Amino acid sequence: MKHPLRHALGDVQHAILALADGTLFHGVSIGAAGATSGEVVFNTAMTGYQEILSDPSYSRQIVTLTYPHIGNTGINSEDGESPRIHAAGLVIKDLPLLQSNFRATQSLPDWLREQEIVAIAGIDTRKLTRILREKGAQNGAIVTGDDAVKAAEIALERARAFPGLNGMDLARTVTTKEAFEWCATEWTLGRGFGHQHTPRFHVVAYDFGVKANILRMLAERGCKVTVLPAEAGAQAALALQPDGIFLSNGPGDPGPCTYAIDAARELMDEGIPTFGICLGHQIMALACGARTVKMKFGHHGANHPVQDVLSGEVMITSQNHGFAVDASTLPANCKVTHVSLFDGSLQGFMRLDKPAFCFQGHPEASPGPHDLAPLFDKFISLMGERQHA
Ligand SMILES: NC(=O)CC[C@H](N)C(=O)O
Repeated sequence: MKHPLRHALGDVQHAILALADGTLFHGVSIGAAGATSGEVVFNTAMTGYQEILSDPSYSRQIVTLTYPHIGNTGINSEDGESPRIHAAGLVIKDLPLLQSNFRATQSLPDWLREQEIVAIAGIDTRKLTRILREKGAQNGAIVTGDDAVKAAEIALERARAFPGLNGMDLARTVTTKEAFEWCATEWTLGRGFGHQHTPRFHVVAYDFGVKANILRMLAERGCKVTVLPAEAGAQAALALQPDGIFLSNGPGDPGPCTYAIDAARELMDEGIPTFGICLGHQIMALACGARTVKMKFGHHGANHPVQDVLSGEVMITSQNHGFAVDASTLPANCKVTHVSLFDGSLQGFMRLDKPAFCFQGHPEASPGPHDLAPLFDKFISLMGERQHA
């Protein structure tokens, strides 16, 4: 029997998603033909599939979106968080027949095929999510092909052969090869992106897989940003005499990123204002002497409540991480600033002896709420104080 979506989409291929535990899901291919493997994670954001797929932090992860209709607004030329898709694969419930958005230039399936990303639709993503939530994130594979028995065999084999993200250093695989300068500011309706012509601060950002909206939010607030390759080391930053250091988000396990951990330690010791987001937060914690752990299924979504423990305020945040800092290992010169109200895990801390702080979630949103945008203003204030000192 043909899968119901096959009638809607015309002549499309069968696809199978296999989890390492042996679970199989049959659906249809909506991307490139072929096979892909990675860690399967679920994201609960209701919007922002273009930003999610192009976020370099999803490298080697197959993303399933719990929101059931994905593709409705197509793909446009402005919402990419990087120039290409970084997720290893996409799993969705329903692909709409039509896309509708005034900015759309391409359909989701056309983008997936153009970028050679394997993707599957028409599966029970609710069931998949429950498995991942109960058993924890697990390795998986998507394989396309009309011989379902053969595809299932290959998918299972691939799922079980994926080594897992523990211990995987991926920041160096997605980082820029060359340093570059960034001045584009945030997007507004009618204008598009702006340009920072009169920067007050020079920020050096380490690119571990940086999302474009972070750079835009820094530029918007008066920064010229020099983006350095992940392995550039502290001296390369010091030579630029920056007002501030930014440690970016990025994929994989922070543990093996020793090049970044050493640089972060040295730059914080210099007393340069430092701000870390997500992988950058984890790297900052490791540089301070704390430890990180792999979470059961992580946080991936745009509706996670986080409490600012200093003010008591609760904010709704964007999240995307599978590792976390073990708060009990933070040394005495670090103070917890934010905790997750979902599971109590650490969401942010600051140095008491240096102008350095970091956040586990995504204050840049893209996608998600902007409740945490003031963290960028805090970074600007730290740089301003140092300039006036
Ligand atoms: N978005 C990120 O920077 C993710 C950080 C890290 N790769 C994790 O999964 O925890």
